[in-house]
Amino acid sequence: MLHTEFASDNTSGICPEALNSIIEANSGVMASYGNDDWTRRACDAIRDLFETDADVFFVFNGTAANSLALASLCQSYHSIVCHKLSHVETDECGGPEFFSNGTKLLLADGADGKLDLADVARVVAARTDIHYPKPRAVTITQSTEVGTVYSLAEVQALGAACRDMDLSFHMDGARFANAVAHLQVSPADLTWRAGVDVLSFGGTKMGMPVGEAVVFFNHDLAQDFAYRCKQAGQLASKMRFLAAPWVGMLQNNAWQIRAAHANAMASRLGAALSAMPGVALMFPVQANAVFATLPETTAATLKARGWSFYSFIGAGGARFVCSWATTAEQVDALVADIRQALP
Ligand SMILES: Cc1ncc(COP(=O)(O)O)c(C=O)c1O
Ligand SMILES: C[C@H](O)[C@H](N)C(=O)O
Repeated sequence: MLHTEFASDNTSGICPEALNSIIEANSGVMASYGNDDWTRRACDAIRDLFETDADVFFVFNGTAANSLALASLCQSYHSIVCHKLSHVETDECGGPEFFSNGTKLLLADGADGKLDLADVARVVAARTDIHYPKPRAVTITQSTEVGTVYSLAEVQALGAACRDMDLSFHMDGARFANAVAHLQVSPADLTWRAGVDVLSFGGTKMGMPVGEAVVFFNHDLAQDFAYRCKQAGQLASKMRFLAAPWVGMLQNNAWQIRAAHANAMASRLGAALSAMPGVALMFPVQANAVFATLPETTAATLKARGWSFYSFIGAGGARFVCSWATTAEQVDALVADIRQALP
């Protein structure tokens, strides 16, 4: 059956390395609520990956990871600066505001879905009076909602600015694996060494069935986070099955092999689309997503033929997302159908 699914990396199955670990963890009885050996191993694997003694917590999805991480940075009278296209603003149904008891998201801009340093400073300085929620944190998405990647220097500059403005720095890393695969830099350099205080480390999109890790590089901010997870219904009783895939994905560098493949499929698709008349790439293809403007009739024809892709993300256009499971043949079949559907 033709694979027509390019809506999201969330539609892929479980990659073998994650599944094999779950099967291996499924033996006998084990302590619950994270007191098992698999959770310990997964936390240690993440600490080894980031080369630092981070506090690690596992939650069920990215909205919880982002909302609870941001809530741990702010009081209800604070505000958080984010990009106007950020997931926390557009696709978390008010989760960050809810779980922080009212922290306000302040929208800033920047090209290619990336926060512009000057615009962050503008937003932070715009209001300093008592009547306005005090800026307390900045959040960026790496890789971004539009398939771009902050360079190491850009993250470092934002980290330095946060330090200078006494702001905490959060990274929505739902697709952090894809950003590392693109940049080929160390996870430590791209996070805590650049000033990131807490990372929502995406597992679901990299090939796990479910699960994200919240990685605190700033121990003070992790205080009582376990209670925040429990109260939000994010403490898994059978934690070993949330943790085991991390062991499988982080060993033998599977997380990067799989992410690099997804990125390569997106690059393959982007290269083909950029050569098509009437089709234009909206953003550089740097991770595993391609955003393109298509002739209206083309998009409708593709949907009618069963192709699945979103048109509501970011700045519009058609979003095609490749995952660890996407094959070159599937990309080429999509390209052929797009070409055939052009006016
Ligand atoms: C940039 C980004 N952040 C976070 C998430 C997490 O969302 P969810 O709650 O659907 O796992 C997603 C989508 O899955 C996303 O695309
Ligand atoms: C948009 C949706 O929430 C999901 N984060 C995705 O990228 O497919």
